[in-house]
Amino acid sequence: MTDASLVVTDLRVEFSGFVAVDGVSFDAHPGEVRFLIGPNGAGKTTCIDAVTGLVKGTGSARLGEKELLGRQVHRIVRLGVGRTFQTASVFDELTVLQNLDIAAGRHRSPLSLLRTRRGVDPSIEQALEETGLTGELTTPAGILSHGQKQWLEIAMLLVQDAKVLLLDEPVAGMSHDERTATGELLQRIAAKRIVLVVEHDMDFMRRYATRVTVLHQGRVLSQGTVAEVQADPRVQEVYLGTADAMTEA
Ligand SMILES: Nc1ncnc2c1ncn2[C@@H]1O[C@H](COP(=O)(O)OP(=O)(O)OP(=O)(O)O)[C@@H](O)[C@H]1O
Repeated sequence: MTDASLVVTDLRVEFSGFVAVDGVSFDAHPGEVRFLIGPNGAGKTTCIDAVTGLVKGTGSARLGEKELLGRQVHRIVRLGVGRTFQTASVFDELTVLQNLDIAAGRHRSPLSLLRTRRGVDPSIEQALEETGLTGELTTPAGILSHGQKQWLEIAMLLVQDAKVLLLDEPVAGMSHDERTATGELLQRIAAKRIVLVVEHDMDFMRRYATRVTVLHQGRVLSQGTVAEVQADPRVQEVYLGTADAMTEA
């Protein structure tokens, strides 16, 4: 639950002389599903890495009044900034509930594990409901579908009460139905949080984005609503190989 916005200004990230992100500025507000798109190597993940403290960046990334750049990763997490990675990072051999317990920082004794239902925290219950995983409480994460694993990761951020969710290609490898369910989930959770999605899937972006920033070679190429970005000739040029993907209804 947040009123604060994420405001990234003039972000620059350099890897041994190679400028991966160069003067990138964008903002994201609660209530919108914000997308960051661009071709391979455009710098999307690096932007998220910089905001979450995994790589060093210059410029500014503010959450409300708080500057994130320069802080350590765990301090950024404590400010309420959560992220997912392209590959789901859940504990496969643990159940959904155990994964959520760990995310909530809760230790569950073997006995209470047997009495799972009774011992579920309200925050976990709510995250399970929001992500549609209520029926999977005792399922080992390893046998969840690909989509469910991504939802579990999102649920883990929800139990941590993340104010900002930075999601790296959340629908990659998902079925059509899973994509739809994920888009609706993102709309629900964005009502009270900041949701920023890095994505390749143009159809998904078109269906669920409120505003979009297009990166190309480390710089902002275009920014605006889906309609504005799709109509931008520079975007169509960059996506020439996938121009149909940009313009299809
Ligand atoms: N740790 C690193 N060291 C050196 N170069 C890196 C590092 N991380 C990323 N890069 C380079 O920075 C550029 C941007 O990479 P990044 O992963 O941010 O792009 P992306 O837009 O997320 O691409 P993709 O859609 O393929 O994930 C690429 O040229 C990449 O090779």
